[in-house]
Parts: sequence; structure tokens; C-alpha cells
Amino acid sequence: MPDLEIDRVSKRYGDVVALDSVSFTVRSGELFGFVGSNGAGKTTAMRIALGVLAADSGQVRFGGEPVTHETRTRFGYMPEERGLYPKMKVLPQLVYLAELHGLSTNEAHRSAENWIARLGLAERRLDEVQKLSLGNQQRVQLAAALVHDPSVLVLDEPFSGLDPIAVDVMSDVLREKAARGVPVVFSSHQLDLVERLCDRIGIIRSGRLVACGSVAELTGGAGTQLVVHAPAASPGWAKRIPGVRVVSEEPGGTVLDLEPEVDDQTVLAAALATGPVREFGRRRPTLAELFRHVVTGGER
Ligand SMILES: Nc1ncnc2c1ncn2[C@@H]1O[C@H](COP(=O)(O)OP(=O)(O)OP(=O)(O)O)[C@@H](O)[C@H]1O
Repeated sequence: MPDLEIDRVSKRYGDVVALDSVSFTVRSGELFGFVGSNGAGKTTAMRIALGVLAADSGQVRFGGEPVTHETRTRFGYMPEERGLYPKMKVLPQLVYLAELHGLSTNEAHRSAENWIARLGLAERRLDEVQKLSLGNQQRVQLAAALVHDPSVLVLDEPFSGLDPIAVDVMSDVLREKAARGVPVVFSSHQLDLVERLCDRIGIIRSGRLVACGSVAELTGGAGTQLVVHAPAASPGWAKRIPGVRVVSEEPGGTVLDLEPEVDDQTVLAAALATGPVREFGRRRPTLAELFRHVVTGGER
């Protein structure tokens, strides 16, 4: 499958710069997580990728060609405002949407039934969408994004409001689509999930893409972190060590950021000076920590 490219896309709403020359590529077979604070520009970028909103400048390409109405029928999407017909029943709605994308009635039925079963909606298949719980409506929305076997998936917060089982189902389906070569991009505020699931991640802040890469690339350059569990140490014990910043201090351990020149054995000696040391090891910052760093000013 071809790649989806967002190339120097900008968008303003009056005085508000929603996107400022944002570029990233979602490669074939890749799960790409799009994260950012509220109002950072995620929905705007996704709407532009889908062609439901026009960019002021820049281009969205699929397989190297500008996205057209024709190519867009090969996109599967889950818009933020969702957009199912509330009064239509689940099965007929999915069949209708599949037909709209060019499937024959038979194919549409087969595909709709397949996704209904796969997404755990069998008992709800003849219920009106508006009578379903929000989580089940979201499952139907995912089915709607998938029912025509799309070549690209663009999903705006597909995980919000899902129970843990539905999160697993959604994760499996997205992984499976990516494994078949589909470029998959989704936005989310659930950073642990994004970290676990995504091959690459883009972080957007105030309309600018401030970080983009794999979790290892993004967190690898962040310097050395140590986690130290010294149960007898008094609070703030590590603050006095030169070149060391305390990231967090909790009963289970203290997380420290070390300047490159700091010898970790100095830190160990300082910890031992407080009493026993139960845990001492290096760790990579989490995506959530990186995110906080990046959105509050640091760039990567
Ligand atoms: N139709 C609109 N008219 C005016 N301003 C808008 C419009 N849509 C979005 N904005 C503004 O553009 C900026 C980006 O909004 P967007 O919805 O893309 O952010 P987001 O990252 O999706 O946020 P969230 O995580 O809260 O969903 C915000 O400042 C928002 O207020």
C-alpha cells in the first residue's frame, strides 16, 4: 500500500493558527500516533487529511499523488464528531456505508456481518445506533471505518470512552490492518496506549509538529534516567547531587535525570549513604514524561 503524506499543511481560523506547516508521513504498514494537548491541532490535521476541511496551504498525498475525491473513497475514517445515522439500525447502516464505497450488496452484507461479529456487536446488529451505549456506538463507528476494506485509516480519538476489552479489540484490529500494509494514523490522549501500540509518534504543540519518530528515537536522546529505591532516604535526598534532576519521588522509588557527565556510581554512593538500596537501574523516560517535557517548551 502507498504512504500517506501530510506536507507543509497550514490552517488558520481567523487569528488562530491551528496548523503551522505540519509535515509527517504515515508509512504503509505503520501505526502512527498523533498526540498533543487540547486544541493543539490534531482534529484539524485529521480533517484536512480526510479532505473534509481544506488547508490554506500545503498538500496531502497518497502514494505520491494529491488526494482526490476518488482516492478518498479508499480511506476509512472515524471523525471526532462521529457521524453515524442515529436512527438507522447497525446492520443496514453498515451495509449502506459499504455500498456507498462501491461494494456490491452481497459483499457489503458479508463485510458488515464480519465486522459486527469481530467487534462484538452481534446482539446489537438490529438495534438503532442511538439506542446503543457510547462504547458500542464507537464499535459501530470503527466497523463503519473498516467495512469497505480501506487502504488508509484515519481515526480521531478512537479509544476514548472504550472499556478495556474494547480497547484490546480496537488495538488488535488496528495492528492487523497495519500488518496488512495499511497506513494507520490515530489521535489519542492515552499516552500509555500510544506508546505500546504505535510504530511512530508525532507530537503537536500549538499547531506545530515538535517531535516525530519512534518511541525509542524520541526517548533515546533524552539522556540517562535512573530509578533508585532507597527506602530509608529522606525526601529530597538526591537534590543535592550535582548534575542530577529529580523527575519524580514516590514511595516505590525516585526517578532521576542525569547530565551526561554525571557518573551513576556517584548517585549510587549517595543513595547508599542514606541506608539500604533495594533497586538501582537505568530506564528510558516514558512517552508521558517526554510529552510533558515537549509540550511545556522543550523540543526534540
Ligand atoms: N471551526 C473552528 N473555528 C475556529 N477555531 C477553530 C475551529 N476548529 C478548531 N479551532 C481552533 O483551532 C485550534 C486547533 O483545534 P483542534 O480541534 O484541531 O485541536 P485538537 O488537538 O484536536 O484538540 P482536542 O484534543 O481538544 O480535540 C484550537 O485553537 C481550536 O480552538
